[in-house]
Amino acid sequence: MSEGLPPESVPAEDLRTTEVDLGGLVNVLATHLYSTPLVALRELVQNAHDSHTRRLLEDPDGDHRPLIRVRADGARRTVAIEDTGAGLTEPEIHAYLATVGTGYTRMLRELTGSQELIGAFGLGFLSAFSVADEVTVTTTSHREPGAGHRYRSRGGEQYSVEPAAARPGGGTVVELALKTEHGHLADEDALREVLGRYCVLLPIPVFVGDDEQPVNAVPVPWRQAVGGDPYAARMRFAAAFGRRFEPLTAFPVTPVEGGAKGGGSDAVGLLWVQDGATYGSSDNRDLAVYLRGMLLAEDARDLLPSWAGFVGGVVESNRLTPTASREDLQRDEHYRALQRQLTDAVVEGLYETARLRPAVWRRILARHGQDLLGAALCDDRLFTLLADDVPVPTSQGDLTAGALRAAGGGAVHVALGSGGGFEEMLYRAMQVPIARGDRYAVLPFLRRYAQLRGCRIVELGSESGNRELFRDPERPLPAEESAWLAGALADPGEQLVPARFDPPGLPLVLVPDREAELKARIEDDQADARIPSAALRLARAFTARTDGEVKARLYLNLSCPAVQDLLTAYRAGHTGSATAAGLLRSIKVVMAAASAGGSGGDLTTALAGIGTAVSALTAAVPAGLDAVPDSPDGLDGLHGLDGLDGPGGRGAGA
Ligand SMILES: Nc1ncnc2c1ncn2[C@@H]1O[C@H](COP(=O)(O)OP(=O)(O)OP(=O)(O)O)[C@@H](O)[C@H]1O
Repeated sequence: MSEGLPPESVPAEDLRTTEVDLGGLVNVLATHLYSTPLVALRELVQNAHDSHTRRLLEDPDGDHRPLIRVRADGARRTVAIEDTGAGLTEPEIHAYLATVGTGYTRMLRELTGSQELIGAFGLGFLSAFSVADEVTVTTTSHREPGAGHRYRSRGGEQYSVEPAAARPGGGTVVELALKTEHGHLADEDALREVLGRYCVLLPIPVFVGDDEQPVNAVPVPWRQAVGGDPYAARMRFAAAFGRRFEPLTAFPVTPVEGGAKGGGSDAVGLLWVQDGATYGSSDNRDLAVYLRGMLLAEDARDLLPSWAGFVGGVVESNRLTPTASREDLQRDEHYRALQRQLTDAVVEGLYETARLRPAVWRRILARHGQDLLGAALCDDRLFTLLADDVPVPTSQGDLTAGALRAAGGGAVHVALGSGGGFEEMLYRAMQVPIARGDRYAVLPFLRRYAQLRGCRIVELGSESGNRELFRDPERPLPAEESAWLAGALADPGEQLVPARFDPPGLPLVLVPDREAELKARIEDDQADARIPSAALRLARAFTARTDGEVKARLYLNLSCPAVQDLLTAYRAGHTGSATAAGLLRSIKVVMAAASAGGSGGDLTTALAGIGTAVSALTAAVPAGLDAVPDSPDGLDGLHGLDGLDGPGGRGAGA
């Protein structure tokens, strides 16, 4: 059935003609083709614009002054679109305005090759019926200046044409008697806002009401040579257009030579970085696309790279193909070429900002750091630009990867969990900043950074990260000493692990076993209520393999002078060793409490002070003296001392 030919096998007398229910069709087109009633305004302004172009083409030497004026009458609930364009003769009204699917505009474009004309489908006028109960078109053709005609229709299916007073100078007024539900459109302030966006690139001035300033008065920076600083002109345009966010900077989109397949694109325009903090992957991309000066797609965000959640802009291109509703674009090769062009424009714009406007660049980094971390992972050029500049959230506030590395002694430290573990506390004690690996893009960014810059990355919470932290002792402790230490320091469920770690001032650290924690949570009776049963069965099958006996590992720092003194005292049979061990056990408990509530105070100083106390205590008691009390004054109040004298005291004699 292609090209309207009947199938050859069917005899001509059996062929029937398809009936068209015009009323139904008009209703569908008018009600369902467009996503918002505002589209009707756009279509009618566009027709007015085309009519001016037509007049200029047909009468290039005339003294015609192009102008479009849109008026609203709230009391009468009407909106009228006036133009001083070509107008229509009566036969043209029947042939073009009142014939669905046929317009004069397309024919004129094909005839003249004019790129100025916008209309193509012969459908746009129908949209008037989506907002209006009745549409009246009063028109005078510039070719028949004395004859006026009035077209009237309710619903678009049937219409009448009657003589009317000729419009002086020629042109057309389309008046919409709005449906009740669209009555709010009869408001000139609302019209200024909508038309300011729709018509910003139209070359013909568009006025609202009796305004003397057209809504499209802001100079378009890529069109005309605007006087003064071009950057200031770009910023003015961006500020006028980007209603939701102030622009931080603006950069141009310039055409790329060549055909679409080779990456060529005719698009020109402006992109800007929006103010307004974006968090994580929040997407505030905002791109308006214009075709021959008319807004075609208001939210064409997919043309911008997905990582550019902070970018807004306006582009115009004559190569893009609109859909029939002219609210969206065909995803063709020109569309894809424009996507590539815009990605390059954002990257180049950011480079230019970093180079030429360092203060603005700092604001962008501070405002959009999170998004930029992700962006750097998506585009190698951006990684190069941002690797050393972009702020990474850490336990000591935002730091660049370079600063993180320098403070970490050449390694970048990143916590895998949401933070607060003992591993993390250990690094805090060493004043090493830890990047927040639970935040958007932080971990992959740092992995990439470490790989490309050839530096170490320590991932806290992973097995390798913990191994990095807790090194094996130079010599294993004798089993008997280990047993004494375990008895003196570890609580039930804690496994003592002799190790070496930094800082040397820290005698011991308790690291909860994450799997045991999970097991406890899953085996809790309450879990049935929280977790779907299938998932729970799976999870329990998994945690059944974890014995759950070891709830935490207690790493004892054999590099710590206090621990070394303790062991020396124990080996020498020093009775104070039990007291000293009790002090260490107390420290463990205090640290556990501090860690649960977040770290407070100067931990390093506190730890050093306790270490000194232990050393002093053990040194003050001469070796071999059994008569020293197990709980000397000042230590009674320490948590965890009860019952600790046994192993130490007995061990001392062994
Ligand atoms: N204000 C006007 N002045 C003069 N002619 C007009 C005006 N409005 C509409 N017309 C005529 O009516 C025809 C049909 O208009 P309509 O808006 O339905 O389609 P179009 O503009 O040709 O194409 P599209 O559907 O792409 O907008 C136009 O081609 C034009 O010839």
